[in-house]
Amino acid sequence: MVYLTRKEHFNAAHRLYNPNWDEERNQAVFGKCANPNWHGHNYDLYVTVKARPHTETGFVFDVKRLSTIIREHIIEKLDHKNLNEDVDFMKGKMCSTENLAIEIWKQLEPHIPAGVQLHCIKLYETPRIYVEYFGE
Ligand SMILES: Nc1nc2c(c(=O)[nH]1)N=C([C@H](O)[C@H](O)COP(=O)(O)OP(=O)(O)OP(=O)(O)O)CN2
Repeated sequence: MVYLTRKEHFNAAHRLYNPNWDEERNQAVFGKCANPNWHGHNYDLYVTVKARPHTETGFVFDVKRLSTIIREHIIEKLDHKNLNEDVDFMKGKMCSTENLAIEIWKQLEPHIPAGVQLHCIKLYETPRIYVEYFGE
């Protein structure tokens, strides 16, 4: 089995704020991330698929096709958007990096062609913060 990764990038704004909590609790848990003014991140998204390389192409999957699929179904929906307000699949969810990675998996998985399997969504929120989700 070989694991193939495509890196993509998007910029988005968000706020970490639980509407069921009061201001004091939101500030205590989320600190500056609960600030009423949105703040933005330059997200780096790594999508890993796995398969045995095809005997005739040597490819696990055409990585240019993988890029097109990610851009069409994920980047178009997230880039330069407000995650709390503009993105259908984040509605009603806390816009943490963890939840965003899970939702990206759910959006992408149905579009991964037969013969390859989605293995991991790795999402960097900042150069120092990232999550990995394996669909479990
Ligand atoms: N478990 C999580 N914790 C935090 C998340 C998250 O998604 N999951 N997100 C945040 C905030 O979005 C916050 O804006 C992170 O940015 P920042 O504080 O700038 O992050 P850095 O640690 O990379 O920056 P430093 O300058 O090194 O502090 C918070 N927690």
